[in-house]
Amino acid sequence: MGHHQQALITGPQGPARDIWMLTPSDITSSSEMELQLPPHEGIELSVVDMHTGGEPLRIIVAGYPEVMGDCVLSKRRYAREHLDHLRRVLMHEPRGHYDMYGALIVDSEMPEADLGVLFMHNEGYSTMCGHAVIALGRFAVDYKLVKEPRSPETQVNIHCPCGLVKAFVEYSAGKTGAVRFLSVPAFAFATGGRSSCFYTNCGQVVLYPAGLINDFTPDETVTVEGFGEVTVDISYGGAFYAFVDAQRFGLDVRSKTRDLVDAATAVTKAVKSQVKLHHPVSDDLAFLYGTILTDGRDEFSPEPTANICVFAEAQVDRSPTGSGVTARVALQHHKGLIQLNQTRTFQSGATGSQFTGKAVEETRCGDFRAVVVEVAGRAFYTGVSRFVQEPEDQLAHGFLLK
Ligand SMILES: O=C(O)[C@H]1NCC[C@@H]1O
Repeated sequence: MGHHQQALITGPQGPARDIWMLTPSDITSSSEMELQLPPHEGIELSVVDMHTGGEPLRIIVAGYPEVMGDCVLSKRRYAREHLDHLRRVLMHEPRGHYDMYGALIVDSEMPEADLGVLFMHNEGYSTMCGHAVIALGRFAVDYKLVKEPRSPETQVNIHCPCGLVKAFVEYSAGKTGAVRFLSVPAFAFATGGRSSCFYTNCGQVVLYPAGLINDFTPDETVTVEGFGEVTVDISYGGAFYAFVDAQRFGLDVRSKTRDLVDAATAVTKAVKSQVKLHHPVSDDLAFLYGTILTDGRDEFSPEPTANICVFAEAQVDRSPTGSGVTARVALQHHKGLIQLNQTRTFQSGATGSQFTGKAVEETRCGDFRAVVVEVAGRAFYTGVSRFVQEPEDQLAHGFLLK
């Protein structure tokens, strides 16, 4: 990202005024200024903070070392193995918090990509993040990562670890607005009570989608600690999610967050240990990212349907979850509950924020029947920060309170 740094730090409004000595009138004045810290040692990391539907996105714009690797997926591996201390500095306390989310812009090996990105959260690095793509679309236009913005929409090709995601950013009179994106091929992996096949291998159930190998109809159930046998749907929208109706746990998507987290985390643990996932493109994509509890309203309706996503290390998404909406639309389409180009509104159980989603094209992903899903939402700026780690600070490396 070296060549981007100069342009990024000045921001869309142009350079800020540097000040060193504060006066009381500075505090009550509305003039633009850039505060400086007293002389200090240690690394500095600069970020732009945004949120999409309440879910934070901390975009790293300066201070990171080069991320090595010949493709975005191998850069993700490199960051996990060599740069994880920086993720903890920016995501964990005292600079972040348990539910912080981040994006690191990297170069992409794809000629058509405007930028590559690595996603980070409380536990590691995800492969797809829809709320981040919505924020990054705006950011890329505002900070001139794309050369010629166009009205009414500017296309931004974002190379995520799961593949190329095309974002379309509303742009008019120099201002960016709502963003929609086209997902990577998304597919239902296992659907409760529907055609699939499985075999047992070393204690793990291996599930395949309808028609891929044959048409057994097993009970796609997992044994969830504290809840017994639970039927789950599993679907991929750039990352794999398990889906269960919150009612199965005597909850609804607006129940106490702690109860939802406990139920979803128990499902994630069960699926991870009992179901082996498979992705045709790369083994790096074949892991369960989280569990989404829904209101069960999967049949098409113009009314919103709500869900809440618990991902990574029991982290709670404040937004309706872009990659989760993608996976859920793929599941609904696979079950014949939604047709191509029928738009549904998805609402976050946590904040009430909304995305829309629709399947726009049928396609394949390896031997999986898949769809491309369009998801739309809005992101907003919340601030900029320059973080430091003073060498004497015992807690400089970050910590988490659960
Ligand atoms: O919108 C999304 O897809 C993401 N939000 C946090 C968890 C997911 O990565």
